[in-house]
Amino acid sequence: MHKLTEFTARNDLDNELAKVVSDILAKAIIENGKASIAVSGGSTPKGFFSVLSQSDIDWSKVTITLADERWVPIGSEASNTRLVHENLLQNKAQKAKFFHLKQGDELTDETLADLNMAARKTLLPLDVLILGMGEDGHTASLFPCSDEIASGLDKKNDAVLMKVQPKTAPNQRISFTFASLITSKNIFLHSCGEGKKTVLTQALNGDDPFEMPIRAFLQHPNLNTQIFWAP
Ligand SMILES: O=C(O)[C@H](O)[C@@H](O)[C@H](O)[C@H](O)COP(=O)(O)O
Repeated sequence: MHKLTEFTARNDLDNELAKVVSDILAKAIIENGKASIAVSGGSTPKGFFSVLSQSDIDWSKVTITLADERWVPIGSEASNTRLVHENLLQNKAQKAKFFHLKQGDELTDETLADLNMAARKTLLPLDVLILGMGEDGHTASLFPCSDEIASGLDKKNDAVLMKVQPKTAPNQRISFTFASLITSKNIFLHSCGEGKKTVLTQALNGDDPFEMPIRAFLQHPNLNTQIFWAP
């Protein structure tokens, strides 16, 4: 299931998404004493991150992480961790905790096992998940081309995080699995541009998640993925 909201301008989308998300986080803090959010990288979310970072909530009770990360040095242009530090962990949101997916130089099986245990214990279920979408319909690092897509989309996969080596994108990745992401209490797809609208229409008009993994979220009967799109 999904709900599509179209905005006429990106800054209107950024403002509304930041308001909706900060209200959810504030409510979670009141109810549970803490809140967790996973965001996505890429070029789309910078404006949203900037607005969200100025929200007047108790960020000291919020843990931020990423839906996926490229296994590159944090100083790299390709690092989503760098993107979040430079755009979201700013202003009032500087006080938030950040759960690093990129830890150490090599993504060994031992590192992955440690990250799985820590993520399961401290992050799930996420209060907010912000997904992006690539031109190929990938989301997080659930890529249709990758050898790992079957386990990545497997609803019975009890792993929280997994290694991914996409064939159509650079860098080894670490990504939350579909099975872990669908436990999130609020799921948003944030996408912008006419090109992505075409991709979104294609995703909504088909049903094979292996062709376009974002479909697994949009068409899941028990999820209400909220799509925010602007030109
Ligand atoms: O690490 C990543 O690349 C993201 O997690 C990925 O899923 C991203 O959200 C989409 O590829 C959209 O990226 P753009 O916003 O750059 O179009």
